[in-house]
Amino acid sequence: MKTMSNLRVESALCSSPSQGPRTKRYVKQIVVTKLVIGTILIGLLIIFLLVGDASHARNLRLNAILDNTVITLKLQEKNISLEYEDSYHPYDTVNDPLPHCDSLPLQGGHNVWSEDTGETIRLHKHSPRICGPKVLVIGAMKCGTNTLGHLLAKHPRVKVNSCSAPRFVKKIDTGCNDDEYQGRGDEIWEGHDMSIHKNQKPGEWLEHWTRRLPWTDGKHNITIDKSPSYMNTLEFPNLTQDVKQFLPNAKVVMSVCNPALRLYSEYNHNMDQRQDGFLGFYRDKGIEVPMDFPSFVKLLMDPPGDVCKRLPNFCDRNQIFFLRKGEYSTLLKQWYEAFGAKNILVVDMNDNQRDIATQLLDLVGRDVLPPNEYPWHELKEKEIDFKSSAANYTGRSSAFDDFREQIVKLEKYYAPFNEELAQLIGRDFPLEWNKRMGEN
Ligand SMILES: Nc1ncnc2c1ncn2[C@@H]1O[C@H](COP(=O)(O)OS(=O)(=O)O)[C@@H](OP(=O)(O)O)[C@H]1O
Repeated sequence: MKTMSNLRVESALCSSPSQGPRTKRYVKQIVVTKLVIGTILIGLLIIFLLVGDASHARNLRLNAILDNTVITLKLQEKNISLEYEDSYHPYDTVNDPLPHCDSLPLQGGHNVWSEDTGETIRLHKHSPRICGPKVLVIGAMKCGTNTLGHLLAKHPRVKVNSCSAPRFVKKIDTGCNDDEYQGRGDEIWEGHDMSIHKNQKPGEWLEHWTRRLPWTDGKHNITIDKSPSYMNTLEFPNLTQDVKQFLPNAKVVMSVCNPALRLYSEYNHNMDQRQDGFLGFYRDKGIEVPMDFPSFVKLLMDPPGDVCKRLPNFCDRNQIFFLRKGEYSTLLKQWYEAFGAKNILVVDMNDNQRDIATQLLDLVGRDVLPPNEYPWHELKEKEIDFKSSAANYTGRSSAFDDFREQIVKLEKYYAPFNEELAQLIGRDFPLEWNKRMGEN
């Protein structure tokens, strides 16, 4: 079924510049300009023939470049011809539309900002496109995705999905958004473009997304995108199909961690960083807000009977938003179906950093990210940085001691999904998260 947003996207992808009154005016303007240039060239030739020796002018060739068009006046023996070639551009986006990446349409403008040169590049007006991200770090939220993204972004050929230039430089539009979606240079920017923004702003998300991407070509450098919401295929059921449509050759990476402790970390993150929105989700429905972790777990796993009867959607959504984010095997199935195992990497953040970085380079390809350019000396042997910046939260390592009943209950809930995950990825480390169950 075609949704409204699909239709918009298709029309953006297929729109042709050869339609509409604006295009007619444009064609007229080009024809007139070409005639003027042609006349000037012929005039120059006549002057040349008059003042020069015609016998030297048997194979004359004069070039002029106007508005991405090469105009050539040729004199071969006695034949004079005027040729127009419409494809002049340093990045030939008409004949060679960024062949090394999954390119995306740039609506509403023709400029992109190059971080490399610090200049605005003007793209061919008929087909402005930009390379989409090659690697998606899709989650899992609170499982070290920032560390994972930075390990990848350390490679000098990797650029993050944010444009650091201001919107205008010397009055020239750089193409960078400078609104709420603007990124911050090298900082990893959580775009959530194909999940949250596509759902909330179906008419704008694509332009906002593409206008924030840096200029890469997929051969000499690549773009990456870290958006932990991409892993939640229960909340965004069409997401993997969308990603497949826009970025069919993407590589997909995620870090996973003990899902019971992940939930504990997310609860503290929400209470610390977005308490109003988080508690508002409950308050708006007349439900007592979960001011501590035990009441949060109770609302997720054992809500008062009348709540689910009265608000069945709420109970489903509450679980999808929080509890079921730890059912990694359920969430990943769609990604495996869409992209296949060879394009997916599930990382254990307890692995040695060098091993993680090696796996990342292998996944993307050593031709694109040469290992000899990676700053290996900057890596720590192991980085488990569970320190949190939250005010009233000392980190997840105390969760089992402080909230044993809830953590045990959660670990039991997640155990079958952990087993399924271990099978799916062919590694044993998810089974470690089930070990404590035997002790209780
Ligand atoms: N290497 C490594 N291995 C495992 N865990 C790590 C690692 N580095 C950071 N962390 C912990 O991950 C938590 C932050 O996760 P994210 O970066 O994914 O956060 S976020 O989803 O972008 O908000 C955050 O957890 P909390 O301490 O519970 O907040 C970090 O301590």
